Amino acid sequence: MAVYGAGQVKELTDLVPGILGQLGPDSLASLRKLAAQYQSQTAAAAAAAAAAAGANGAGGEAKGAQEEIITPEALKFLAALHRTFNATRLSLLDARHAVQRRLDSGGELGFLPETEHIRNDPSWTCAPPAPGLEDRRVEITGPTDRKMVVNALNSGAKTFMADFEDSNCPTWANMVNGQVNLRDAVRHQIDFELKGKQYKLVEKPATLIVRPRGWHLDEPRVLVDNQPMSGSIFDFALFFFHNAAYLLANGRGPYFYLPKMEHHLEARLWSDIFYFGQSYCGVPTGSIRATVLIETLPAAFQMDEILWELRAHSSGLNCGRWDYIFSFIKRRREDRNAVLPDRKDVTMEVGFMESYVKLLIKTCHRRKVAAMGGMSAQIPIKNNEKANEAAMAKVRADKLREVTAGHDGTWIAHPLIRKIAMDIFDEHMHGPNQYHVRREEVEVRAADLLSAKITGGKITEEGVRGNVEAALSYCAAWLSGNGCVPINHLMEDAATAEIARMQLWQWVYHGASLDTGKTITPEYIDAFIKSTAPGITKTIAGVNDKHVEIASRYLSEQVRKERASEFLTVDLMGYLEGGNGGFVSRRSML
Ligand SMILES: CC(=O)SCCNC(=O)CCNC(=O)[C@H](O)C(C)(C)COP(=O)(O)OP(=O)(O)OC[C@H]1O[C@@H](n2cnc3c(N)ncnc32)[C@H](O)[C@@H]1OP(=O)(O)O
Ligand SMILES: O=CC(=O)O
Repeated sequence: MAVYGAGQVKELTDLVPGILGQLGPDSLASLRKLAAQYQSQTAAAAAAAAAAAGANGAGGEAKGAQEEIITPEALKFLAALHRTFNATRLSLLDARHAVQRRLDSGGELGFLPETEHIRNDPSWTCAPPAPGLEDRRVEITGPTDRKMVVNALNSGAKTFMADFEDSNCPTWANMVNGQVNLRDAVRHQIDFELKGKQYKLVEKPATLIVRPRGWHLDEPRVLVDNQPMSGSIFDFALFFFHNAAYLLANGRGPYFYLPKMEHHLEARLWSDIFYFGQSYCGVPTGSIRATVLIETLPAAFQMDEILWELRAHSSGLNCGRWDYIFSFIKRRREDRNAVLPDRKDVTMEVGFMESYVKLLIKTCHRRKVAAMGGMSAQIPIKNNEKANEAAMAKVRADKLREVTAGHDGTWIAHPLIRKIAMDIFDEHMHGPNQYHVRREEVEVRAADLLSAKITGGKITEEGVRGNVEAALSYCAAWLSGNGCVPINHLMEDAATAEIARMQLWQWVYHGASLDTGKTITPEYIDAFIKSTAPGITKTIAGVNDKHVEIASRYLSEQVRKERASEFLTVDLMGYLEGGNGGFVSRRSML
């Protein structure tokens, strides 16, 4: 069996000629020079850059408060970032193909020999915690609509991760209004009234952290030089441009969560963008903090390397468990040994998930940054006390597992879960973090991260039906503009829905059988699609028959494909306003 790894860094660096070398005086100076060149463009050039970076929402130009976000100066910054970094982004995305091809032909993931010196050097650490990030025991997450932003910031959680990724559907309105809402929240000018209820920001809200979209997503409504710009750069840059200086002047800073990376050179690209952005906007170098979600299988082998690349701006790593499971299945699509049982059986206690948690905690604490836990999918269940208590008991057990493992904080999906998580972390974590829990005894081998053995796990009819309900209902909701919904009393977002979609594909592709012996076929799945579809418009507000029809066709096609798509969000983007109708980007198919 071929092992990929040897020579990989060199090869990727060759594939990605735009990427700057390891941080050093030369690369820093060249970034600063570039930033200064773009910054010193005349007003006429700014207007031209703004025209080149034409922003076109569904309803045409940005309107009202949106115009205060999509300004000529902000567009000039977007254009400068695009021109400097987009080619590198595209090359890095292409490099993911090369990795996938090797895995498809029997290669295995492993720790990179080229970067062993980084992993084995105990002497380096990352940036110190920035103001507002010293204690992150409970972090609430959620999309950026105005009401949820106020509720999250007021929830009593230590931080709020405002999400442009998994829990957000990237309509133009959601993307730009989200930026308006965050700008207003930063300035404490967000109070409003809705249906007779006052939404008023508390004096000391949670610290704001922003999650831009992943590298794979374009922002198709903003073209620079006739190319769609990166969704990641769009989200990062608008937030940074409008808020970094204000935040720093008011005792906070520009803080980010970085999703879905697959290689440490992708982290280096973020690092380059941070240096460039700080220089361009005249913000002190090192003001940014970024926590990276380790939520792809390749990235789990490069935790130290990712921290190393971002060390001047790093605030830790997070166990993005749902995307991680999705990636585990997707990247090992040809591997029969990676066939997993029902989604509910893939818990944090199974071997490969436990190994990933241990490695993340050990790595972060060695480098003196936060090792953040993740999200339990259970949310409060209304009008059923017994079911609610059972769901909350699961959340409690999950948070207890995290704090005793050594995590420095955790995620919650809903304000009503804050107290449960806070009480457990308060009881078991006495200081602001647990960096002293070193876990040096932990030895995680590649085989530990790759073993899909799950004792007692089964594929059941209930598991198939549950996956169809989650994937289908979620896609329909997403098409209606909503990126996060409760389905069967669980929080479903892009990451959890992707597990459902990918498992259905995996089971069909590998001819897996149910515990009853029945083989899972596309026709068997179609029957569940048919029985689930009619109920969706009744259970999820805003979803119409057209959304359900597109989602049904999509899922039915996916389970018949030789290769399932890379991301449902890329596939379905063409159906959102401003998209071009069902178009599948070239990067959707690896
Ligand atoms: C895998 C990952 O990437 S995890 C990270 C991404 N996922 C998330 O962030 C999940 C965010 N959570 C949510 O979107 C929601 O909690 C849902 C969709 C799961 C459930 O939402 P709802 O059914 O509306 O919840 P519910 O009706 O109980 O809400 C009650 C109140 O709490 C508010 N609320 C619920 N969740 C949140 C949240 N995460 N942040 C802020 N406010 C929230 C609602 O806005 C509502 O406010 P109101 O009383 O002022 O109207
Ligand atoms: O983004 C978080 C995850 O669990 O996936």
